[in-house]
Amino acid sequence: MSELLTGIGELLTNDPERPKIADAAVVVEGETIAWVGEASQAPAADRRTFLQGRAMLPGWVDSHTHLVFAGDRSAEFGARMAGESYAAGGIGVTTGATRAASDATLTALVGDRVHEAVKGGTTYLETKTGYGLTVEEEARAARIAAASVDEVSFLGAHLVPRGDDGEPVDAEEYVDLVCGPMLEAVRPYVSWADVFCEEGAFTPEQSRRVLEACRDAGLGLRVHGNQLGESGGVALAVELGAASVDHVNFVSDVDVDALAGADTVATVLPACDLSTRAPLAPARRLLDAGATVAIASNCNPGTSYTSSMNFCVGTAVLQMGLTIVEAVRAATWGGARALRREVARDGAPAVGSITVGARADLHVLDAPAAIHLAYRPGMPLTWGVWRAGQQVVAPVL
Ligand SMILES: N=CN[C@@H](CCC(=O)O)C(=O)O
Ligand SMILES: [Zn+2]
Repeated sequence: MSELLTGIGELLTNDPERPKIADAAVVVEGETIAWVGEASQAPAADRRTFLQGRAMLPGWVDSHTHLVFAGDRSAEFGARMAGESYAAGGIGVTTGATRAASDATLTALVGDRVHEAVKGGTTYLETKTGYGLTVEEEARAARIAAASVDEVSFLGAHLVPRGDDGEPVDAEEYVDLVCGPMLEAVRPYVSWADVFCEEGAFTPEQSRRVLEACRDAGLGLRVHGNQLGESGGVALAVELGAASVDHVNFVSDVDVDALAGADTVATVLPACDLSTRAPLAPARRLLDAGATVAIASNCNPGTSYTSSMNFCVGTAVLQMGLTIVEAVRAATWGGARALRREVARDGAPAVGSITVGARADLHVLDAPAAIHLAYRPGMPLTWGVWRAGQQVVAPVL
């Protein structure tokens, strides 16, 4: 069964040969894209959908979220808006609430969050463990995540947890646990390892231990780095060949040069920067230096309680100095690159671009051009979403 989507006012493809096409059409055959070009040249198909001049982009690839959690931290957010600063310790509050939730509750919460993301145009999604922090709880989070999202990262090294006496347990002993029994317990469910390399969380040496053990177990690497200061996370990520280093708010010229010369993607998290009143990550500087930049939502209860990639992309244009084409590319192809999914892998088609052979993940806006994401911030512009060739969001008429 093939479907011709035509009447596309503006098509953003991420194809370097043809990044933008006016008056375009796309043919979907099964779960992949079979043809892309000008509407006047389009071949016939079994079905024809006329999009009345609306813009089409690849579905968002959200490469950084923390969806497996229970509880509420709005009071902490309110205190921050009144002048408090963000600290890693808040993770412990969510850990308590998450441990207390049943499997059914957590599964339903994750399902609702995935549904919300898809309604906002997200078609490929990563999420992390990291609010369990015991062998059993991390394994449970990984199992629940694996049933609901495309890629799961093991973030046992999110925070050194507190013991029964209310004090943080010994950090080195906790790292031993993460590298040993915890890694073994989550291994069936995860393909990535992540670590929070930051003051108040894990030192570069502890982070290195975790990342090396996970790499030896066959996991790809990602790092939360340079969020609260120059933590050494960027240098470590580049040295170990991590696929992505995320946050990157506080980077030196040396960090920027290292990212420019590396395969490690710099993932910026604009909604998190606003919610923590942090200096915005220097996405413009990173792009100008030649680094690959991704944009992700970092949806989590502490620093960024939104999965709206429309909002993140609009903010990247309004506040970070990216053009709309750069921002859309970072939130689609960039996210895919951060997950090493911008090319076909293990027989599965590439994601993050509208090119022949890629997975048919399509996001249609109720607007004639993608720039409306920044021009009309906060408006519900997602009109239709196709995931692997199936329409999963349709307009309410
Ligand atoms: N920075 C570390 N982890 C999350 C926040 C987690 C939390 O505060 O609950 C982040 O990516 O921002
Ligand atoms: Zn995060």
